[in-house]
Amino acid sequence: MTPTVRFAPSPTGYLHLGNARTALINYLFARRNGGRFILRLDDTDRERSTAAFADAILEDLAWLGIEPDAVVRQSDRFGRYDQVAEDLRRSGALYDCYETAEELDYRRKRLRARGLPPVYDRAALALTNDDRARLKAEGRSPHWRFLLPDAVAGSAKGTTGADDASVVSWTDLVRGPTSVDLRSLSDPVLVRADGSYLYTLPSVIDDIDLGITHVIRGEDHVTNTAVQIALFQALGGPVPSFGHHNLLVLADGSAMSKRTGTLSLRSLRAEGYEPMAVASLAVLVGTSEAVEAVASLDDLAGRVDLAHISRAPARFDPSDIAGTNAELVHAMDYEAARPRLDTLDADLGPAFWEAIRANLTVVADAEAWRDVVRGPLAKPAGDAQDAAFLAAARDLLPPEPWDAASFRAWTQAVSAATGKRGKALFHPLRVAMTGREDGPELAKLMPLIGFEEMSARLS
Ligand SMILES: Nc1ncnc2c1ncn2[C@@H]1O[C@H](COP(=O)(O)OP(=O)(O)OP(=O)(O)O)[C@@H](O)[C@H]1O
Repeated sequence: MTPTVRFAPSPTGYLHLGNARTALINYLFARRNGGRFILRLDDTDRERSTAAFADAILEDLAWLGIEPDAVVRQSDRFGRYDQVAEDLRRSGALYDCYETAEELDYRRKRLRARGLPPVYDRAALALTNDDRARLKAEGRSPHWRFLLPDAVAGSAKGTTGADDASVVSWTDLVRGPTSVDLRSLSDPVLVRADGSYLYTLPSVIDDIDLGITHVIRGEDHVTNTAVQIALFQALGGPVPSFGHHNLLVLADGSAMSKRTGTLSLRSLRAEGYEPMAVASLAVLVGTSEAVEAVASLDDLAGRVDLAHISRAPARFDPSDIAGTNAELVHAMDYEAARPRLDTLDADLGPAFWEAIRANLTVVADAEAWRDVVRGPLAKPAGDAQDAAFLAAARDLLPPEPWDAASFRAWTQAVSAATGKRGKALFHPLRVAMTGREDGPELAKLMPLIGFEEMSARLS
């Protein structure tokens, strides 16, 4: 069977770096195993999901270099969910409950006060048809819970004693052997009173229908997985393999959320960061691999083994991104940079790129160096002694054409004429030539600036 994975965000905000981790780990897994990557838009929440966020997700993934093999929208599949829910109702696996949120809350509090886990007591299973008629006459509509397997044999919730059917175990691709005792959980609500679906049922139906072989996602879903395995079994679907990787958190341990917009892929892109810098960090932080800038997704695919992902949260320090990005920019060749320089109107040719790239953090920093090369520069307020020195240097400028050796020949002549050497020689020349204290090699800048501008700046 072709390995098939999916990334399933809700289109309720812009993807953040943590979402990118999950998307990339899935995508790279598919790439490594000759498999398929499906983007599933979990847009069952009609109030919060928007078409604009869905489009933005596709765009942000494309920016990272991820092209899904298929895109599926849950909102197109309600008919299918209704049909499966009906089958589950008929088999008794989905049962109707009429408690209000307040009633449930009260029961949970009472259980906690007695030191018991706040698990739903399945009172609704005892309802008669007369009870149902009365509750409906009161204006209540039912929500629907999935009967977790420990009761399949007829035992009531809360019964003590070992019951293997209630312990769900799987070999997690990241965490190794994992088990969850379903008795510690309430029967999950799959369908709300207004008929809308919670995450669980559509997700499992889609995983079966789309032939998902590996569900790889953040460890926020470990408990869901136990419930979902029970549901896969109730629906007679093949149970996929599961892997839960650690979540990416900020340095202070706080989470990322689409709601807050922290570290959205959009904002990182707007700040000019390279997609591969973002992808490298999103994937490598919190693994046993070295965290460094990796040049391509293929290269990155070779470095992520699910078994090498750490169990501890992956702490991300936003200040790391500038350094990682700079590593990529410094190694970028002119042909790769060219389209970007074009957009910035900063394409002054390969010699310009060679001269400046080691001084850039993001490609867009090239704009500032374009202005330095093109001029005119604001005149720094220099003292009279400097002015005399610079005028002497100007008068010694060799005639063009200039090449990489011209600067050396010129500064040797200036040194011989003025007696200045080292910093006393180069620092005032740099400030006059570029208006800055540091930057690219002057020998490379000089031919780019040209005779006319150089003369003006030294005057
Ligand atoms: N901080 C994180 N690090 C790694 N993966 C994450 C992180 N946050 C979410 N994910 C993963 O991203 C996928 C999409 O999840 P989802 O759309 O619920 O995103 P979310 O940011 O958690 O949601 P929201 O903020 O909208 O509640 C899930 O597989 C989830 O495990």
